[in-house]
Amino acid sequence: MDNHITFEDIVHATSNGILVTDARGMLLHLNREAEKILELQAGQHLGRFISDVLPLTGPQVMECLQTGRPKLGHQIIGKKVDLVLSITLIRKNGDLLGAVCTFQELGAFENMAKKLRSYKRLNRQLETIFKASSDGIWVCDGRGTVISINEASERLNGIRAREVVGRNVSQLVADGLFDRSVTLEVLKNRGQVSLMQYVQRTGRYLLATGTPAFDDDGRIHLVVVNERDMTDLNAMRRELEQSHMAVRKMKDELVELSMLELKRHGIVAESPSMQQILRAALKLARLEASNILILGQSGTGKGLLAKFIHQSSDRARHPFIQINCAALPEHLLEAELFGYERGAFTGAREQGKAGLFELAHGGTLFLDEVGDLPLPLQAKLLKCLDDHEILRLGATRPKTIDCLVIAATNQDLEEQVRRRRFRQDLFYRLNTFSLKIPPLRERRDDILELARHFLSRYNEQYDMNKRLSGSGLQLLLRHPFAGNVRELKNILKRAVVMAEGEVLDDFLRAILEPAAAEAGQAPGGRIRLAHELQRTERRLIREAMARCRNTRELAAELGISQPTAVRKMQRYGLRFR
Ligand SMILES: Nc1ncnc2c1ncn2[C@@H]1O[C@H](COP(=O)(O)OP(=O)(O)OP(=O)(O)O)[C@@H](O)[C@H]1O
Repeated sequence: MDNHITFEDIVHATSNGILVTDARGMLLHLNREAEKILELQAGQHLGRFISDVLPLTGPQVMECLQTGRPKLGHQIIGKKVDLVLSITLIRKNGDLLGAVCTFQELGAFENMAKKLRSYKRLNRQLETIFKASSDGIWVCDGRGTVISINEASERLNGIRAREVVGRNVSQLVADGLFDRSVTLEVLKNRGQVSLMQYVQRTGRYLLATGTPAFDDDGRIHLVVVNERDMTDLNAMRRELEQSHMAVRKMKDELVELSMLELKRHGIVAESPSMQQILRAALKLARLEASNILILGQSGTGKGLLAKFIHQSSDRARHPFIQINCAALPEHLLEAELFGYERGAFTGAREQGKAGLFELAHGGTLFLDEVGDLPLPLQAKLLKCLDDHEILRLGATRPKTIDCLVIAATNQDLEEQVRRRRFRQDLFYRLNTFSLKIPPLRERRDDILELARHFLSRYNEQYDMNKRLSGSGLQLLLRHPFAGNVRELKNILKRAVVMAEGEVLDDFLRAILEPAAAEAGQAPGGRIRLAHELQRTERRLIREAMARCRNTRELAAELGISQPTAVRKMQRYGLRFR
């Protein structure tokens, strides 16, 4: 069998109809597609005059033969079929030998034309996007050779397309155009890569993202790189940082201003240590910390500081709620703090009760003597600090809370943690922001100013004109002030109210020297009985404290109320270790 492809095979296999005539217009050939489109049998029509066989196409062919001019893309609307045809002439040695007519059904032709039109449109759109993009776009082939770049890339990189098209990106890196190439990374990793490029010529930082396109065999055939100019963004970030710094500076200046306003809050802070603490407190107030711990001996001003933080914060318009955790038995304290639903326990109010956390909504809850909080309540407190939610007693659905929690204690909480009386996790939670107020005897600068402050306050309050001379002030400066500011305040109040004469020195000597005697100095002769009674009371309380763990037990031991026990301890500057 002959398997050679002949010219005739090719003519029959083509998808266009083909017919051939001689110079007179006699049909010589029809290929299979022509038979199909025209619904003719070649065998019956070869040798016939073309216009007899094809009344519409024939005259067109004849016209070409007569004029000697071809016809391209001519349309014929027939009875059975619409055609688009092209007629060309066969010449040999200068003689016209015949005509070839190739044709297609108009429908198929139009489809192709339509496709072509939509390709053209798509192409135009892509070209517009490519040109109009303010991001730079590079297209490289699978070996990293640049195929095209857009105008934005020319601008961002300070180059012309003709300088780079046809070159490999590794050469461009070697030339120092940019410090590294994302295209090479894409080819290495076979996936999308983003990196920052520094462009030498323009001094710009570009965020380049390269994306590979794969062919059917899984080979990268294109890499498209998008370049975004980050130089301006970086400048904007710098500006933002600068304005942040300005805001910080302004805040610091505000802190200084507020320091000047301390007097308005009735706070005395002459000593550097106290000023430092108040500055830190102001910062915490402005920072909107969610909880703060204040440490310091009894009477050092923890409550005052807590209120100052509240008043200096954005929460100032909302409530400041205070509770002494040592003053209530556990179940009452729990109900106070968290509230309860109706019928939560016997004796519960009919309508239930909101807890202090709820009442402090938007404001501040000050937990004084937090070191005395019973362990089960410590666990509950920790949970509500963590979750910002509380569960009323007897309730099933938690309530969201929003308040600054300031806790204070005069106890050594770390020691309490070691003795397992205070939860370590709660300690760490509270201790994130802590302020430690030193005892008054360690900040002597404050003693004189506080004395002036209280003196003028009580003079005004009791309409008096009492004063201290140098020796009175010396007495105060030497006094140990175990009860800290509270003790100083009480002493001056008593002095203003009780002392005879305008100068308070003698009165002060009378009440301060017994304390000095306890500290090893000789007592004076007056008010001896009162002094002895106080000494005995202090000793008894100290002895009882040695047998107790907290103020509740102490109150029971001494047969007095817990608040009285707390007050007396404060008066004598005593505290549990
Ligand atoms: N720096 C200060 N300036 C003016 N008054 C002060 C100062 N520090 C404390 N006080 C006054 O001293 C008294 C005791 O202060 P405060 O009650 O705040 O102390 P505390 O440390 O909370 O005591 P406790 O631990 O016993 O509760 C208050 O009347 C308070 O106004």
